[in-house]
Amino acid sequence: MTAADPVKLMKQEVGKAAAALVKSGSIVGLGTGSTTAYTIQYLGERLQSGELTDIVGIPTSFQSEVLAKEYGVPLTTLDAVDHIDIAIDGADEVDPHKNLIKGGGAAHTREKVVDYLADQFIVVVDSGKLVDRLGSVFAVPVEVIPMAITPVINAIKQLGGQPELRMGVKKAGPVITDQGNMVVDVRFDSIDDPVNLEKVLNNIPGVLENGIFVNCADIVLIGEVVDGQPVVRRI
Ligand SMILES: O=C(CO)[C@H](O)[C@H](O)COP(=O)(O)O
Repeated sequence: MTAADPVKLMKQEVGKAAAALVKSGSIVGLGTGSTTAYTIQYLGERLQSGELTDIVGIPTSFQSEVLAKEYGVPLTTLDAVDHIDIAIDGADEVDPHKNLIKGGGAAHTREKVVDYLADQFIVVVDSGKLVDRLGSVFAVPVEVIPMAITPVINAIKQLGGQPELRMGVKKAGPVITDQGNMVVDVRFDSIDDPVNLEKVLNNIPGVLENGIFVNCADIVLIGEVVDGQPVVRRI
């Protein structure tokens, strides 16, 4: 018998814990990634059991839209609502100030729109995503319109970043986002001021959005394995 994958267990538990926080009647931002996939699944199960009623989801990607349809979570759009009660989304890095790097799934542009609009934004991660300083492990994803890819890459190099065009897996050529753009992953030796770097990157003509999320997460739920058992800690 093979042992259960601990990272999968942590993602499952934390995804489920976040889904349990959603109240009936809520408008819910549905994040993207393997952790929020469990959130969407458990929201669907709570709806099916009748424990949860009358929620609508706002997807942050084609992936979350497909999952919501699969698990029976009704969907709406930002044109049809005047607020979002709660958004639940994953992250690639979380620092001690609850600042984030997102965009591992190339969905950070729509995620930023939805997560920042929500009255309450809950981040769901496994403990491997915690860092002392943003950029320690993960590069900063930057979504760029295709005609501007060369000048944007040059501008990023001028800032001291090391840009790399994200390439597809099982697809020749670059990753194309849900908006039809490309993603440049940028490594920085050290991100001392994420608030400023977010603004500087977004100020380069041709950049649509970058994956630094500052001052927006209300709660971070962290999945951990303690004595072989998955547990959820909250900061
Ligand atoms: O930002 C994201 C997608 O753009 C994801 O939320 C992030 O990459 C975390 O994904 P996972 O839950 O699969 O680890």
